Amino acid sequence: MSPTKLTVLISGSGTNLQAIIDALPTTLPAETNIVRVISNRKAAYGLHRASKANISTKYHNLVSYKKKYENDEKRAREEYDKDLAKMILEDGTDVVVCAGFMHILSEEFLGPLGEGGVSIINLHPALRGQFNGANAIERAHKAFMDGEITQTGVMIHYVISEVDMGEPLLEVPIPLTHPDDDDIAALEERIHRIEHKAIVEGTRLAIEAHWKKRGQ
Ligand SMILES: Nc1nc2c(c(=O)[nH]1)N[C@@H](CN(C=O)c1ccc(C(=O)N[C@@H](CCC(=O)O)C(=O)O)cc1)CN2
Ligand SMILES: NCC(=O)N[C@@H]1O[C@H](COP(=O)([O-])[O-])[C@@H](O)[C@H]1O
Repeated sequence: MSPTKLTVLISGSGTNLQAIIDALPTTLPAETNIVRVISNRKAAYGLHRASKANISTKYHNLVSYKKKYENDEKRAREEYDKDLAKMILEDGTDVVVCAGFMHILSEEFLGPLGEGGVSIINLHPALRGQFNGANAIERAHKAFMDGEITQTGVMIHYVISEVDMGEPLLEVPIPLTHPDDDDIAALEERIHRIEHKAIVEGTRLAIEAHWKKRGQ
């Protein structure tokens, strides 16, 4: 297997990024490296985590694109995504990991990376087809408390245009019970612990599949 270059996209605290960083020497294939961490939010603590691990970082700011294309939000997002894709391709990235990246990626991003043979995966804190989009944990908790569901989960999936509907690499069901899971803060902590394991295993599976597709 060739050395693997990862780019990790974040928006927040970066605990899932940290799980990947911590897994580099042990669980992920040898010669796997994170070449860059990119955040769409300047204050993302994950940028600090990356710097502490001597990983290159970039704050990719959508606001400046919205100012440049002030009356054209669609154009702003397209140009933002084009430049994000260009940056990743220039890094020679093999696998992109969306680890709490709160930005819907357009075809301006997905197209060039697909042509470049770059794999893109995402961590979603729900099961496939369940609570797609943002705030999935809160929505799952409400559905549980309303008696609509008895389980949620964590999924690592390939990223396609339709948000959170790409082919799963890994799904971890999480049964929900009363009163243990009534408290949302405790449930979030429980889900985050599962995420931290799932993101490492999902990244490992994506790396293996990436090189298998290339005959390695
Ligand atoms: N085209 C795709 N883009 C993204 C996917 C995907 O599967 N296909 N996964 C997401 C991650 N994600 C859920 O797992 C997600 C992130 C953000 C949003 C969203 O509504 N974003 C808003 C902005 C919200 C904010 O800034 O707080 C937006 O982009 O307008 C939905 C789902 C990564 N992208
Ligand atoms: N739709 C994507 C989404 O909601 N992702 C969520 O963002 C958080 C990132 O945490 P982190 O910044 O500590 O890794 C994670 O809890 C993950 O479930």
